[in-house]
Amino acid sequence: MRSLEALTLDQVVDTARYPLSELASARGQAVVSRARRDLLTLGCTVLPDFIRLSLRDVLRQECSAIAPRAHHDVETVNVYNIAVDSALPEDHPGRKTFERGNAFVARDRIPADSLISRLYSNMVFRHFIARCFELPELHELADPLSGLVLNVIAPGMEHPWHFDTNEFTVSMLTQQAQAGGVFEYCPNIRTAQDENFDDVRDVVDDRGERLTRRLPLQPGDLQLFKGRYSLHRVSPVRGEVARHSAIFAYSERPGVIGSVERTRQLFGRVLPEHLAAEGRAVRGDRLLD
Ligand SMILES: O=C(O)CCC(=O)C(=O)O
Ligand SMILES: [Fe+2]
Repeated sequence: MRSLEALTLDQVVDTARYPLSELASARGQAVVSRARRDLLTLGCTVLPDFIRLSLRDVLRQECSAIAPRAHHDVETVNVYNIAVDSALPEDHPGRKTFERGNAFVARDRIPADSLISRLYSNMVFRHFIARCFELPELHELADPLSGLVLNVIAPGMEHPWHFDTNEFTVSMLTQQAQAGGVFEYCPNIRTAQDENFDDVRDVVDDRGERLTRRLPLQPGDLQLFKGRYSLHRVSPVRGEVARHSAIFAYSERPGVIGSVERTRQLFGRVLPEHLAAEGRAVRGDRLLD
């Protein structure tokens, strides 16, 4: 007998190709080992057509219906997400600034019965993600806004080059741009020991072609990414249609809530949970970039 949760997952995910509840099977093992190998070598793996093809349009429509709920606030940033006015040496790549023009729909504005919400909260899915990242366990964020977000990049906007503060990100394109809006990344351009400023400078100054890979993503593809060492961006969106992607944020320990300052920046508001957590010791890292 399959559990109700597994059945729901079966309806959403192509479980013939990705048998999430049978990871010990030959197919399950192959899926996990391919993801691990990609993550080890490139810091990135894509699981094509993860969502059943018959639901691709539902996925797109559900997310495009809530996109108008995004908080828009263009922010001036650099690749390290440190203060742009910090006193950096003349040739430091952190001196190059970009306009971060993407906007986020917060979790409390995403219907609980939408495909992306059901996937985010599904235990079997979460366990599968943990296995791919070789982590013992993952938790949903306790943060009522940033656990699950829809990242909306309107025509003319971009999500510029950056490193993530988080070790790993799980995301899913739900709507493609007509042109541009491509996920680009430079695998392992830095390590914990070496910032490799020379190559990072080449990339931000548009001389990094040799270091850059592009992902030809389709709506419903699942992307696992380790963005701490791989510089990445979504290139400027062209044409008439916004690019949408769902970002599933998980943490290794329970109870993670974003800081008041960062939450206000990302969503334009905070909730009582953020204010309460600010005073306590358990508090998350920065959650989205
Ligand atoms: O929307 C995407 O595909 C990329 C998002 C990203 O890089 C981030 O949120 O840190
Ligand atoms: Fe990122």
